[in-house]
Amino acid sequence: MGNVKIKICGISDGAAMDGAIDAGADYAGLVFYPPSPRHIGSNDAALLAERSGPRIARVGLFVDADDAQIGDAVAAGRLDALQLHGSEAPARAADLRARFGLPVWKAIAVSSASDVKRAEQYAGAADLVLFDARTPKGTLPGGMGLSFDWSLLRHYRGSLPWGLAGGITPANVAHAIAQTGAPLVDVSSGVESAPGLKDPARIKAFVSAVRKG
Ligand SMILES: O=C(O)c1ccccc1NCC(=O)[C@H](O)[C@H](O)COP(=O)(O)O
Repeated sequence: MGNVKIKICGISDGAAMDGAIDAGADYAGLVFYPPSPRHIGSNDAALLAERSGPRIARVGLFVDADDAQIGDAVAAGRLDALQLHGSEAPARAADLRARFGLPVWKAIAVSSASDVKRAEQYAGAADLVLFDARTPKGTLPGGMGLSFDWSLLRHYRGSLPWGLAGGITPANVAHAIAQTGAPLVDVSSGVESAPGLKDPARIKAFVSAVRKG
């Protein structure tokens, strides 16, 4: 599983950023969504960009954000990609891709086979779809440590590059990849010691579990 890409989402401090880079993760997710315990503002985004430089790609995460909010984050965090984790339609994904000239990842909330099919609507509009667990109404739309039935992706043959998120941990990631064939995995709560607090040892264990397969 050495070629599976890894994103550590919700990095909000220097120790977590260093942990992701040292472990060999491919992407660092920066959350720009105030209700999240992982939310960062422009100052912290700039510090994290300065600290990480070109050693890891920074993916900015937004939930139905407006252009001004996204523009501030892109500039401060020197973002390499945008992850849309709200109810953004394909036209909005395409518009943001054109406006900022960055790859767009669209999260798809999954609880049934029809949700998986919905990803195709983003062909031509997004660059990657990220299948994540559908969370209960009134809670965060991601980062809840909840998983979905991975067998829904067993025969997945979409036209877009894709990734798997939701309730993945160092202990179950090898099984998740074996069951779905995911070319990219994304983790947040599974490498934390408390909500919003990344644990470098758990990040290392997660990356090792993926690389060893
Ligand atoms: O992480 C958050 O706090 C968050 C808040 C709002 C929308 C999305 C959020 N995270 C998205 C991610 O990419 C997470 O890595 C993904 O949902 C998996 O989270 P977890 O189940 O905790 O590993």
